[in-house]
Amino acid sequence: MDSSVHPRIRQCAVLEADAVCDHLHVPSDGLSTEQAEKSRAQFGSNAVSSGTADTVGFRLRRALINPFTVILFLLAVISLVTDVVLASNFSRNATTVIIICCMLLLSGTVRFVQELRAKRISDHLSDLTHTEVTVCRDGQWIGLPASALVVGDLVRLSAGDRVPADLRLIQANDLFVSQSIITGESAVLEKTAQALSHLPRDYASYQNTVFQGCSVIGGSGQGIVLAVGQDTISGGTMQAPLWRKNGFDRGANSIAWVLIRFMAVLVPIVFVAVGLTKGDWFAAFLFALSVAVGLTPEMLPMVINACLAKGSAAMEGKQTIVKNINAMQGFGSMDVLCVDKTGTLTGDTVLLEYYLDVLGNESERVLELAYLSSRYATGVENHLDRAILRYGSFPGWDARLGEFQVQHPKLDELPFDYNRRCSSVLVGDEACNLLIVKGSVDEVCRRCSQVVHRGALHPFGADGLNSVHAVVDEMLEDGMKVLAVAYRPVTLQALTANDERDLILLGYLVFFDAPKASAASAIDKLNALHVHSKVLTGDQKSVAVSICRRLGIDTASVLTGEALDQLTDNELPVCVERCTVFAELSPKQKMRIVQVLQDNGHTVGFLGDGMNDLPAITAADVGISVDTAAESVRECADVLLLKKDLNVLEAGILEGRNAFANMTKYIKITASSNFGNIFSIVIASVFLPFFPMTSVQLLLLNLLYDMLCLVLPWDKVDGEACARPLEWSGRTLGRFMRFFGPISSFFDILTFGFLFFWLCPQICGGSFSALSPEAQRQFVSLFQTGWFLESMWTQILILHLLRTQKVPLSRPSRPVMLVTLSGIVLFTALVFTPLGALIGLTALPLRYFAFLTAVVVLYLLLVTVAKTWYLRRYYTLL
Ligand SMILES: Nc1ncnc2c1ncn2[C@@H]1O[C@H](COP(=O)(O)OP(=O)(O)OP(=O)(O)O)[C@@H](O)[C@H]1O
Ligand SMILES: [Mg+2]
Repeated sequence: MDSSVHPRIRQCAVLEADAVCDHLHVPSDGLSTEQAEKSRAQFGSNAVSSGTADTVGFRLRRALINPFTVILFLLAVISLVTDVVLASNFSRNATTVIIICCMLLLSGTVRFVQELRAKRISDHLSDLTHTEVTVCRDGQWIGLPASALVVGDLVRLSAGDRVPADLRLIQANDLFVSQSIITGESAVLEKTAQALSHLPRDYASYQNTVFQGCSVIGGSGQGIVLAVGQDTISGGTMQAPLWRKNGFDRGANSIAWVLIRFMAVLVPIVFVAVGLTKGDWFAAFLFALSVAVGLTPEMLPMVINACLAKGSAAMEGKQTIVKNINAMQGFGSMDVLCVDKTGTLTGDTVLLEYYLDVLGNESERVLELAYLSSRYATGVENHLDRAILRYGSFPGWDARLGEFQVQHPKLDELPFDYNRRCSSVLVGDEACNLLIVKGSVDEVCRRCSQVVHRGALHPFGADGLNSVHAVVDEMLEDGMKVLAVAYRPVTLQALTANDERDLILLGYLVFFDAPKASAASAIDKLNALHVHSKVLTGDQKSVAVSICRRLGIDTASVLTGEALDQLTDNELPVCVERCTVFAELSPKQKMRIVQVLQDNGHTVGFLGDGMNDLPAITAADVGISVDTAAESVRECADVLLLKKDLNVLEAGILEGRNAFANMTKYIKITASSNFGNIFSIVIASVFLPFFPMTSVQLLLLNLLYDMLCLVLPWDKVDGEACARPLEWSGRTLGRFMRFFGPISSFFDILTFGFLFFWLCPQICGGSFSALSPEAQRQFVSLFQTGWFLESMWTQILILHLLRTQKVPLSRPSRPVMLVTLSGIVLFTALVFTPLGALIGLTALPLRYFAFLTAVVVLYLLLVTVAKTWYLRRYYTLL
């Protein structure tokens, strides 16, 4: 038995619906306001929180506690003990401690500011996505925010809603629910109001309970709130499926692993090398720790956040709202885009063009019945019903249809769902009641046994479907969308799906769904960006083909849902890969195609706005929808377009790739130069009688460099770098590090030689071993400063070479230019200030700078040559 389910849910699951109301003392017309208040006091409110992740305290903690700060702190404590507490009065020196504390403060503040900004963005998003619920209070159905729900409330659900709390159903009409958000499983389940005979093992199988956060795909129902807030399965998070997208984490993990592998090899080597040569194992341990820190690009999360945040802000200016910031990455690496048809390839408004009898002559009766069917439909709002209802306001039709509606009150309905592909309503008529069914031509005809023409009934024989197609096919091939309308006089008062049989075919509704002029060029543009579009529609094959052909989309092989189901597991990946147009798909099949594409190694985007697109949107790496879509679709999408237009997407993709390219730049360049540094340290520690740089200097260098890198999100990206989808993984990181890292080590060693054998002996008046301890200290300080500066100069300047594929380089954006150059000047100046002296840096003579210039020039030249070679070999740099 599943213990995450609230006991109240378990108790009620085995009770009949009426017994549930009695058990909870809920009147049949809902709670009164006082009862609601009482329940709130007793069982708590439906607080919609987003978990611990959002409190300021949590973010403060995250900003202050991380490996970088922990090691700094450790160093500070050790320095406090050895330099201050244990030191004699004479040699007491607190500068190291103070400096480390300043560094702690600095990095903590930068992180915290970033974290706060991220929190503001997510708060803003949860504002955008607040939910309203239909609740029965004091005997009245009213709209309330989801947070106002209490245990015992009677709630109404309909297609498109998100479930606002954990509910026990007491009434369900073909209620289909997707639980993918809490179970990760995308199957669409039917829920009923019946009592369970026994308690299921896990919560996903509670047939009569719907859980907070799930979406209603079809049908309608009523339920009683059993658990709110923290008591719900999802723990009151109403989670937008933020954690579901793991493409981003996968990429980030693979990068982290590359770095960890490097560290696992290098850090022990440093430890042993330093320990053996210096004999001081404790110092060696500390130094190895700093090296470990030095190897991680610790500003990584911040640079990534800044890149993503900047990208999403830029997209907002381009009519695209990025709800899940991690999906930005998907935008950068997306190489297949699946789209639906209506609104994407065709215009925003579908028009009802003709209403025809079975032989194709205009028939007003068809429109009248269709009007009732649409008027009484409670499913998710859709293009077709909207087009039919528009007739209700046409002059000449408005009065007539209004009157017709009054004569035929609604008795019951079976809402439209994408598996039946038809919708039914039961209305009152003079003599007996009337069942009206409207839906896909094939599905409706399958349920017909008669046709009516000019008032006369004829049997709908075996060739009936052929005659129907003789009338309909021509219109389908012209790209018109066709629905069939059928009816049956009945004596029923309520409907079940079983009643949709022995119908009398009345006629057709023909909709005009014109291709959008801009769609063809948008698809070409996406192709130019190496994003291949595939059309996934539930509509009929001939309509889809006709529209795609007019838009220049390859229709050579078209796969229907039925054909898809017949493919073997071996054929499926190949066929899905090859086809560009898929028609007559069920929601599940749309999702299946997305998954097959993912298994084929693609990063898949899905653009759709219907409930039938929901499973696919959830499954896709980037789920894209429009702001006019049903609520649960909007909630599940990662990205919302303010305009359903493929052209909007093109801009988004470019922004995504930009953000992505800048992120990769930082990771690769920083990791490779850090790797080079560590490599040099290993060599230096073996040959030198002292540390080539103190731990504090190493950390400071690292911190300063990383702070400069915070400007990278504002860098320009070369056109070519964005021409293709970019891969987010550590696959090529190791290669890049191993290639460019040692080049910098080569120059480091050159510098070591210059400092150790020439410059320092010259200034101090002798080689290191021959000097007095006082002079030795000066020697070390000169040496360390010399390397500090060389390291910093090369590290910063190399950024300019490696940030672009162009040889030798392309112009960076002005902020990047400004920040890096002023960074170099400032940090060089630091050496000459008392502040520099505090961490053991000292002024260097002009001779050194002459050498430095020569080294830097040589280094840049060599890297240019190396870059050319690398590009010839691997084709891409970053
Ligand atoms: N409101 C409705 N009432 C009756 N039948 C409908 C309704 N909506 C859709 N259908 C039927 O279901 C079929 C599939 O629906 P639809 O064309 O909307 O699929 P889709 O995949 O959303 O298409 P698109 O790619 O154009 O968005 C339609 O061809 C039509 O026959
Ligand atoms: Mg649709």
